[in-house]
Amino acid sequence: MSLLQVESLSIAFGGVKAVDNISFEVQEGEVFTIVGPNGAGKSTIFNLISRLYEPLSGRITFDGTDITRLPAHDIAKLGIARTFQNIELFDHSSVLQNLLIGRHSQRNTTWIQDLLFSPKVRRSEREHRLQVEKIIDFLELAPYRDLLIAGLPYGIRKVVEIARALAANPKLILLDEPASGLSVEETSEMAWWIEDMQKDLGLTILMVEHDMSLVNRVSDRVLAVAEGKFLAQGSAAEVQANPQVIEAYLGQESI
Ligand SMILES: Nc1ncnc2c1ncn2[C@@H]1O[C@H](COP(=O)(O)OP(=O)(O)OP(=O)(O)O)[C@@H](O)[C@H]1O
Repeated sequence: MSLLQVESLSIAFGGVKAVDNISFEVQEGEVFTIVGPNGAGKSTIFNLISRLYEPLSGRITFDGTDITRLPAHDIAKLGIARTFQNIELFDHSSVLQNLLIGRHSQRNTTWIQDLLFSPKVRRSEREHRLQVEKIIDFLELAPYRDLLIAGLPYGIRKVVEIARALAANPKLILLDEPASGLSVEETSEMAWWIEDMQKDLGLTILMVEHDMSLVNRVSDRVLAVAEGKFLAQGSAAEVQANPQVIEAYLGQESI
């Protein structure tokens, strides 16, 4: 069953079509990866799905709901969470605090209940803590839970960003270049986390990635785009063998 449907999506910046009539579907439980040369429109597709950008035309449907015009905060409530290419965490807060902030979309108490610290608030605080501790265990972040983000190695911060996204209890997680800036060993560990999220948590994963070792290892299906347009779709091997994909990458780093 398809969890996310993107139909004929387009957006332009100053006359340049960054995303031009792109359609694809992400099936429940799969790892679906978007690849393409620099400036192909990959992050823009993510920004359209997470409603940071307004599409020129097209439709996005998530879990049966048309989300094309929904505000960004409703997207999180519906079950879509994301990470960013340039990690977006609160540097001067601890790992634990960042994850608790990440649970914000799950809050169901009113400000007056919060102010009075009512039994409902106490119960929900306990529940938030419990869920966050589970995520810390799942991603093996216990040694870092009380440390400030600013002092953590880059590779750990990338994992914390995933943990923050998981704290929102998503059905679909969007990973924007999870391997960027990571060493070969850290990239291999990232592949483990992605596989665990898919298999142990049953999550559906939509990923943008340049590192083909990671793409080949974890992707069920791959979509290639260039200059905002559809190039090819299929298994990682099929897409990499596609002549149009090879041509689009000529002059850039090899695919
Ligand atoms: N907010 C914006 N304003 C103007 N142009 C933008 C904006 N966001 C993206 N673009 C342009 O849209 C095009 C697609 O950019 P995008 O960042 O989506 O590409 P990408 O495939 O993610 O590239 P990379 O792999 O380098 O991250 C580029 O030409 C970019 O300059």
